[in-house]
Amino acid sequence: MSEAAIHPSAHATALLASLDPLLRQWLPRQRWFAGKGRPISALEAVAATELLPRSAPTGLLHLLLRVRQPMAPPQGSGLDGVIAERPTDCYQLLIGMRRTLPPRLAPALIGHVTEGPLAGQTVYDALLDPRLAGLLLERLRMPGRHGVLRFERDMDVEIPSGLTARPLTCEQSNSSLVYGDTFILKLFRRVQAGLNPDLELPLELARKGCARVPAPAAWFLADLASGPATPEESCSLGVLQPYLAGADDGWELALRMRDKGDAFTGEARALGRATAEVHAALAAALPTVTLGRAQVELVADAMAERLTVAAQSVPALRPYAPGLLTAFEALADLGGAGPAWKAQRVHGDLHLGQCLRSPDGEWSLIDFEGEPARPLAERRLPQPPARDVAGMLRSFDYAASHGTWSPGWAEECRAAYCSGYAEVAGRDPRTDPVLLRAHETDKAVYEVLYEARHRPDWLPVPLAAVRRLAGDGSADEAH
Ligand SMILES: Nc1ncnc2c1ncn2[C@@H]1O[C@H](COP(=O)(O)OP(=O)(O)O)[C@@H](O)[C@H]1O
Ligand SMILES: O=P(O)(O)O[C@H]1O[C@H](CO)[C@@H](O[C@H]2O[C@H](CO)[C@@H](O)[C@H](O)[C@H]2O)[C@H](O)[C@H]1O
Repeated sequence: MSEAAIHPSAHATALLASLDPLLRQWLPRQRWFAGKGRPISALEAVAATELLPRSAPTGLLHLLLRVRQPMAPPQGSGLDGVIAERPTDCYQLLIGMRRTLPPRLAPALIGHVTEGPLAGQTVYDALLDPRLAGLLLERLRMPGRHGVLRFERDMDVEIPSGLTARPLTCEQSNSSLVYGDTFILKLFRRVQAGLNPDLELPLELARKGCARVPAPAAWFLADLASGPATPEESCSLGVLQPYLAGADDGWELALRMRDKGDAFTGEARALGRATAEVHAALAAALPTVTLGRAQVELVADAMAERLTVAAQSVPALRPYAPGLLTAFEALADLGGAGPAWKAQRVHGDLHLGQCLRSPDGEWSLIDFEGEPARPLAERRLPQPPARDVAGMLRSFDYAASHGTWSPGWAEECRAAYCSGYAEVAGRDPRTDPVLLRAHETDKAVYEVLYEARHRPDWLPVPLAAVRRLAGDGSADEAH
């Protein structure tokens, strides 16, 4: 979010000052807070919108706030004792306000405000209050503006009023509310200026008639520039989509079938077909580019750079870095144009958990946000479709690593997935092994970093793949 263009009102600044000490305690405890483990040096208001006034018995405050956190310099950088500041993150918060909190809302408590304009209010996480979650749905049903917030919807989709809201309790990077098993509203937590691909791509796919992705029914954004906002200056905040009730998550389903000894190859093939259908629709909806030698080299350089950064953070990766680098060098050496070098918009973080199988057996893809840690502009660049294919291949490897390591299971699923993909795309991803290996390597490196940060117990899974991809034959025994 460009800081220069944003001038928070005095009102927003005063409201945040009132909440500041409470939010400093509460934010680091939230699953979606990216800056865990580092102190907060400052909270700054970006915008504050009272969707329900605090004078009402129950108020609802929409808050966008910037979090400043110091960052220790990398070990061995020679900068010991120098405290740099990590790039600031901007978060979306929905805060309920009441004089007293009923016991049923106790788990939502943020705290009691003692000073400033909100003094005397008890503030809490509004998403856990069905009344306030319901109000948000009402707001989405009515297009229009409210302060900096802009609500939009597809008027051809009926959104009934009064649907009962419940928060989704699964592990997720954002926060979602399910309304009456009919719609799901995803509220982006860490927000950046520009169109979020998780809104942009489902809208484009719906425009192309692609039924593999739930079509946005309503969405809302913040216009933070002082003048008329261009799409690049607006900030996507949330998207309401049909809820696929009773759908199976691909990860859970794969593990279940594997544990029962049932083949997953039929599903893997269907997933390959679904991925290729989505790729075809994205290529038809949005610009594609043919990558020349220089651009392929840039792609390979970026992969090598990500490897360097990951190896700095995760020492266990370092011995394999030279072997992994050969995958990126081979990519750069290939250069040249050909069908494999078409770049287009892709999912960006495709894995089994992003695939839902409806009770009728059809697969849908969700969560087009891309890898959350990357800048939005980078996530919206055209990329080789091999990126998504590699993501799914890695996911079969993850599922095969769960419990007893079954390399044969992963191999069968990988082959079935690629065959399914080829049935629709007309080209088997395995026809381009250098491209695929580079993307699988890049993904495995990302996963090493992801697991080291979020789930250290899972680190051996991508590390085993790293050993294999780096050409260390002992990898399979290491599982
Ligand atoms: N349209 C949908 N229908 C049913 N369940 C959904 C739908 N969209 C998301 N979900 C569920 O919500 C979970 C979180 O959604 P996701 O978009 O992956 O959020 P996040 O990016 O915050 O991790 C998914 O794993 C899935 O179980
Ligand atoms: O679903 P998110 O957008 O939050 O994606 C992140 O978390 C995923 C884990 O939940 C992570 O996926 C990795 O673990 C999966 C098994 O849990 C596995 O199927 C994937 O292949 C593996 O990459 C994803 O990388 C991360 O961005």
